[in-house]
Amino acid sequence: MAASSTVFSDSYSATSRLLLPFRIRGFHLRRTLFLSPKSNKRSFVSSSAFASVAMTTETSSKLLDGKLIAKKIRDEIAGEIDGIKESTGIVPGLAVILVGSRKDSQTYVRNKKKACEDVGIASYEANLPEDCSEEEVIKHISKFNSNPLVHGILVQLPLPRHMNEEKILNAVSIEKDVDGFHPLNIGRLAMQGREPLFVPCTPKGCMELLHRYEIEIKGKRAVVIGRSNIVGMPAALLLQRANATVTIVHSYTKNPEEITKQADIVISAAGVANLVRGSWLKPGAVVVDVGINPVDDTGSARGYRLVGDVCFEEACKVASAITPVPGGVGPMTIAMLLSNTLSSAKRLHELK
Ligand SMILES: Nc1nc(=O)c2c([nH]1)NC[C@@H]1CN(c3ccc(C(=O)N[C@@H](CCC(=O)O)C(=O)O)cc3)C=[N+]21
Repeated sequence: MAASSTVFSDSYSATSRLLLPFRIRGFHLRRTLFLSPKSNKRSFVSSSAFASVAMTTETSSKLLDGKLIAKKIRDEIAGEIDGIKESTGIVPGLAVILVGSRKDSQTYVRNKKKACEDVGIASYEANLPEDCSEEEVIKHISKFNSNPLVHGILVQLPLPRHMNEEKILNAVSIEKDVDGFHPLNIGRLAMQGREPLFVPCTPKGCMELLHRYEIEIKGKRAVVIGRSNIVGMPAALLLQRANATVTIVHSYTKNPEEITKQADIVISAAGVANLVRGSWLKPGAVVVDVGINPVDDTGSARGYRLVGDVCFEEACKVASAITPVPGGVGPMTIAMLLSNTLSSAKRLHELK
């Protein structure tokens, strides 16, 4: 994720720069084996999004198709919302607060609005200028806190530098904290026997993806790369809650490769393109790549393309299952936001 990109930048920037020019292998025509979720049926899929990978690399990994699973989840949510509207007239609502004019944030917010629309969630928006005060942001949060049509409030991160993130996230009612970033929700996530009202969307999406592909977590060794508040730390807590033995690797870790190589499950949220090489992985490991790193690409319309933290073409020869970027964790994040908003509406209206 973009917001976690500082985690490794100190010690790995040099390495990642060296790795950036993606090595293109020969044009062996080999097809990627795609397994459908919850089935062992192997099918050859010539998905255009993965065509280049499928044509140039020999893959033994199962692809954890976040885009596909997210679509299923969104359909489930849309169905449930239809039912609720019909029987109660209640329309779940999500408010998004965007401060400043970062291009990437604007794109994310636009995508969230569209995703809400598609499933029948009403969206509310506050767009504030870069130089507005913390008080101004908090005023908008308070209005959404007391608006009964709003069941979820999301403050798009990162906030402008002059703002105290904790102070602002603290202002969101924990009952509407669909991002799960309120200190109380995070605190509860960290405590045995306590339940947060909301779990942060990206790590929740990672877990849901593992769950839908029936990947066992209990008793497994898991390594989380990165320790950001929005991904790495909550991902480690969720894995631990699912009874994995968890190690967090970060920018001060002495031998990240050796430690990562012991993991049955790797969740990488470092924000460094191609940090995790094939040699970092134990054969058969399950790899969830949270990184969304832009790399220059003159051949693409936007001038860049997105790559993960994991060197996909190497990893897919070693891992038993892996998420692609794009089309992996990203779409799951949005699906979890919709899911959190729906469950918030249900809780606030005491629906089953
Ligand atoms: N309060 C807050 N909550 C967030 O959840 C939050 C945030 N702030 N700030 C920024 C990050 C980033 N994030 C993404 C969500 C979806 C995709 C996504 O769907 N990505 C597509 C690719 C999209 C493209 O091609 O541009 C994919 O991976 O397939 C990416 C990134 C949520 N974030």
